[in-house]
Amino acid sequence: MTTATPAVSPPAALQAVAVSAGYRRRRRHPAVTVLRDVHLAARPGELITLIGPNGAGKSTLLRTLVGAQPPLAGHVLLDGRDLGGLSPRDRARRLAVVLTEPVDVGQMSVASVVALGRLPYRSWIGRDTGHDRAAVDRALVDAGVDWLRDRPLHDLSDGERQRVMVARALAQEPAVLVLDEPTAFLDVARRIELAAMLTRLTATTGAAIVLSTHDLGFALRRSDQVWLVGGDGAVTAGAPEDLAHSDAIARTFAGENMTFDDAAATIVVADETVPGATVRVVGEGRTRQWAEHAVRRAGWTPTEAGGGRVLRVEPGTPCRWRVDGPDAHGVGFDTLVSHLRGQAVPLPEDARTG
Ligand SMILES: Nc1ncnc2c1ncn2[C@@H]1O[C@H](COP(=O)(O)OP(=O)(O)OP(=O)(O)O)[C@@H](O)[C@H]1O
Repeated sequence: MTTATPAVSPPAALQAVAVSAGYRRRRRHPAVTVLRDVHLAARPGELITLIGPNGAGKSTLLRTLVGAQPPLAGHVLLDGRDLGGLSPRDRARRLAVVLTEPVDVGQMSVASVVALGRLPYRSWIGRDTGHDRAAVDRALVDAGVDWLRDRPLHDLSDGERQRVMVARALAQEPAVLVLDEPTAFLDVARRIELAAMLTRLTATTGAAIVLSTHDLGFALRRSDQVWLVGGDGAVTAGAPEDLAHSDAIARTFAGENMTFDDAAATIVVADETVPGATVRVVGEGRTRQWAEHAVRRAGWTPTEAGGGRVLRVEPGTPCRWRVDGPDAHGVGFDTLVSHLRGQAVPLPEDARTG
């Protein structure tokens, strides 16, 4: 038997040590402790996603990790130093934050907004140096917005603006980049692009990137670590596969009538199935996959077992299908679903194909 040798981990760039997070007592309001005894470590080059149901405490944790609110107990360490003891300037040289709220920068150009990321390095009368200009140029390229550099920020789409705010954060040359729900408001393609960009950045900049998201698929496919905020005050950290395999994610998210679909790496609504309505699907590749999808939508269960009904599907758009005994056939998954639901007699093929 071979045993894996544990890799030596680099020191954490950002660390939570026995942190309790929440809201301090205000007049006549009791203190609210949202998270207790949280231990986390973000290492250089890691992409970490923070996931959890609404109200579980993701924003509370993010705000505590970036020093926007002090921990109720414990310590947040940035490069091993207590965050609370760092000056705002020292903090901004190591830690950059991208929030979802739109920023009002008037008519400023993209390049000028990104150059704001250099402020922690300048004296108040200081001019920008060659290094400042190089850092801004690199950030524009790394975030994929160099081509937008002369455009006013307020002219851009949400997705473009989001990338510019990432570029501004990168211009800070941070060891840790924290993003609050960067995929909110982005369409599927822009979300995938942003995910790819952030993954690339962990390699090119060596920064630890921590982001909160409601996009479970993104978290499970892209993260080196997931920080799962469970809603019970605990935060569980682990590789996405470990958290999925141990059912921690299913326990946290799956509600009534929902299950965690391992293959799709997401929560799905469990189909209401008709007891005993099973069918063996015979076909190839995508045609078979979508036929099984249609079968489930109709309330039937695809099965590998022989001896029962058999659904044969042939590739083509729309696809031809045939169900053995009692014999029925048709073209297109709509007629298949109608047939299986027993709500309509499938149309003869000739009538549909003309
Ligand atoms: N300023 C506050 N004072 C007291 N309690 C608060 C305050 N802000 C948030 N909370 C409470 O803390 C808990 C966690 O809220 P938080 O916003 O961190 O959750 P979240 O996981 O980010 O939620 P969502 O996914 O909906 O954004 C909630 O019960 C919320 O009501």
